[in-house]
Amino acid sequence: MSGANNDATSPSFLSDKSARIFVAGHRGLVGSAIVRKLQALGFTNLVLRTHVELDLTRQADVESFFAAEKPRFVILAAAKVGGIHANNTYPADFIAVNLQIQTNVIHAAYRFGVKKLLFLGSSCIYPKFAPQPIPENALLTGPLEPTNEWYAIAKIAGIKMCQAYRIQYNWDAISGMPTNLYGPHDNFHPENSHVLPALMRRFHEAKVKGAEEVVVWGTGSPLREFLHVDDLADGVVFMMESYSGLEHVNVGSGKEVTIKELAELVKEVVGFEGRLVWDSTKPDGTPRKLMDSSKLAGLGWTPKISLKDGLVDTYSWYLENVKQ
Ligand SMILES: NC(=O)C1=CN([C@@H]2O[C@H](COP(=O)(O)OP(=O)(O)OC[C@H]3O[C@@H](n4cnc5c(N)ncnc54)[C@H](OP(=O)(O)O)[C@@H]3O)[C@@H](O)[C@H]2O)C=CC1
Ligand SMILES: C[C@H]1O[C@H](OP(=O)(O)OP(=O)(O)OC[C@H]2O[C@@H](n3cnc4c(=O)[nH]c(N)nc43)[C@H](O)[C@@H]2O)[C@@H](O)[C@@H](O)C1=O
Repeated sequence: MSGANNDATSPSFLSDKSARIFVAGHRGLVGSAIVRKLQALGFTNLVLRTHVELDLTRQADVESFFAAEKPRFVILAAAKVGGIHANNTYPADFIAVNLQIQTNVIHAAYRFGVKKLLFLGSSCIYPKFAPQPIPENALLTGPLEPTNEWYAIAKIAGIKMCQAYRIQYNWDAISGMPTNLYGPHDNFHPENSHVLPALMRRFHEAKVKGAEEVVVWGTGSPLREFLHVDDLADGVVFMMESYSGLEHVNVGSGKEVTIKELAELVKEVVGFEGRLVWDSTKPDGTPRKLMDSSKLAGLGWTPKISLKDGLVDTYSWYLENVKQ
């Protein structure tokens, strides 16, 4: 099995703009932001495949792709992703698809000589009642949040696989743990999306229809940290250039809001003037998951986009690309 060459003298991520970079999941919220960022930096050799062109759950197809394309770098932003309702409703999909995708891509990347791979997990990997803000070493110290434990287990397995390939093969695989993300090309599905895009769509449709009220799920009391996806893309490039450690790295904004505060903010940005009605039959999920991102800050990276500015940016994108 031909492993990756891991000599320290080979060029860094940013030094060769003609390097072949496979961005898996390039049409998604995160993948599309990473492609925008890499193109803005002048990278000219991105290797991209749609889900239809390459189903990453099919190992033989993934290995043939890597054998033929031999990318130098891989950023793994393909996954089965969804909000609290989707996670709670389709546990088999969330554990099986994500385990298949990440196992196939990480192994094939190693086998076919990729120099460095970045795997994306999520803040949901941490225990439901982890200390706040959550440090990286809180991983596996307590029970997970039941509504997304299947997805969390898959993501934890991805982190462990990257660590195992570094230990056994001295291969440069790293893991980033983003907090809740939002921005252009988000999933605005009425039921399966995350809270921010779900509320943006619901408030927009209510405003257009002249509805008097909008239903928001849960009690509104949970706290969530949000990061604009363009900040995440910047952080991913920073990690590809500057981080090659065994431990995963939190990538957050360090700022949290209650779901009620978020709903009020989205309502204001969209310009809906009706009432909020709370549906407490829907799950709240984890009460709080503010991450401690001081490790990444200590390496020299911090986010730039405020939630308010990010919401305005996302709503203009929504109006140009999604609204019915
Ligand atoms: N969104 C968020 O709030 C957060 C996301 N993350 C992580 O970031 C990464 C990207 O998430 P996000 O961009 O939000 O998700 P999206 O759903 O927006 O994008 C996922 C992408 O993966 C592709 N994909 C899914 N299954 C397959 C498959 N079997 N083969 C090939 N491609 C596939 C999708 O293609 P298609 O749509 O055509 O199926 C889509 O382009 C994930 O690892 C996620 O866990 C982490 C924290 C928060
Ligand atoms: C990124 C992260 O995302 C997920 O975890 P989550 O943060 O709980 O996800 P969420 O964005 O769907 O919900 C956050 C909160 O928002 C409230 N809420 C109100 N109204 C709506 C609403 O209309 N839709 C949704 N989805 N939530 C709503 C809802 O009741 C809950 O209290 C997992 O994928 C997890 O695995 C993960 O990684």
